[in-house]
Amino acid sequence: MSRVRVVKFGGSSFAGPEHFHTVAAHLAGRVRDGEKLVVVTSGMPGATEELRRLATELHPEVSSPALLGLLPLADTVGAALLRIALERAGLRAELLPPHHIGLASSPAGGQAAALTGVDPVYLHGHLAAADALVLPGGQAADAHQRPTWLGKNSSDLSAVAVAAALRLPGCDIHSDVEGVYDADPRQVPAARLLPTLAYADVVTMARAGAKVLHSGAVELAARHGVTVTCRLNTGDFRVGSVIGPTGDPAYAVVADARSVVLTGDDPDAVEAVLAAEGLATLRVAGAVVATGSFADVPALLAARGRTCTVTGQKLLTVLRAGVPEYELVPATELAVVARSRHAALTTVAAVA
Ligand SMILES: Nc1ncnc2c1ncn2[C@@H]1O[C@H](COP(=O)(O)OP(=O)(O)O)[C@@H](O)[C@H]1O
Ligand SMILES: N[C@@H](CC(=O)OP(=O)(O)O)C(=O)O
Repeated sequence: MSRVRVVKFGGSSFAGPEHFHTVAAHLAGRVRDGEKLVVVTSGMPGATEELRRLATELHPEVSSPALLGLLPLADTVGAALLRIALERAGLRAELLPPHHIGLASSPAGGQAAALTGVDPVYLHGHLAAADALVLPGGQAADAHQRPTWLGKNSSDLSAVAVAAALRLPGCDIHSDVEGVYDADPRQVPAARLLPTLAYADVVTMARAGAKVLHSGAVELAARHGVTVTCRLNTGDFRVGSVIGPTGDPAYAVVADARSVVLTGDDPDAVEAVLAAEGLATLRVAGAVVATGSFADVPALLAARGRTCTVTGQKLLTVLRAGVPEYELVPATELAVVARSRHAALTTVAAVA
């Protein structure tokens, strides 16, 4: 009998059409080796944001429900293209629409939906006749079977949720880096790979704005004991990091270039507006910090009647043995400060 494995390929896996074949060839090899696959797929890089751009070009005050109906289509296209590449690679592949994935969410409405449960019955049914099920990440259905979107970067969440529902011990999350480093390797060239990490430390890094994994996905993995294996999305598809209940003590720097630091309005009210849009926030030195942001945060707040000042600072977090320390750094100095904090950390970690 085949072993079932959930594998996720993020947008960075599909930088061009040929990458669909690269991924399909890898997956075909795994099927030949005896695996049955549930493949969670994101859209091509930038595809979601390109849809957002088009929508706001058509209508600058586009409503949230209208926008949320459009954005998930990027992931549908990614999944449909991968299904085609898998078919060409000789696999029996099936593409699942949102209401056949089994992910249940809060009602479709003006904000990103919350995952409320997972019913594995469809997955078991479809798996019987397929080598690979392909499903678009971040998509669910509400109690009325209306399609919903689980928010930015939520493909990781889909992968973990599906693995938990199928009662699997783990899932593979593939990206353009083989694993979690002690700093973003694109910002800090001396960053080092962390081979084993505890769930809690990755959640802290993700909440501080590290782009590599979705914080809710790691929280869900912790609740269900799903081991998350981070792997490369090309070449030898090697394993870089394994995230589980325990790991090496985490010493790391997270410099969130996408963070938005806000002052000047009622912080509780500002956080409530941002939370309703699925944006994560932290409170640092009296300011509200939206981490890993994608939306036009000041415009969003203005539309909800809040007036804030954007300070021009960015959030920098240093983890020492998993304990975070937050500081606000001028945006122009973020990369330099990140490298210097990382260098100091490397010395401490070597001594510890
Ligand atoms: N601590 C970190 N370790 C590894 N990668 C990181 C880290 N922090 C940020 N990143 C960035 O995360 C990127 C991968 O995330 P993302 O672009 O969302 O990939 P995907 O599209 O595959 O989900 C990497 O290219 C890297 O620049
Ligand atoms: N549509 C999602 C897809 C996603 O989760 O992306 P990735 O897996 O590349 O982080 C987004 O852009 O937010």
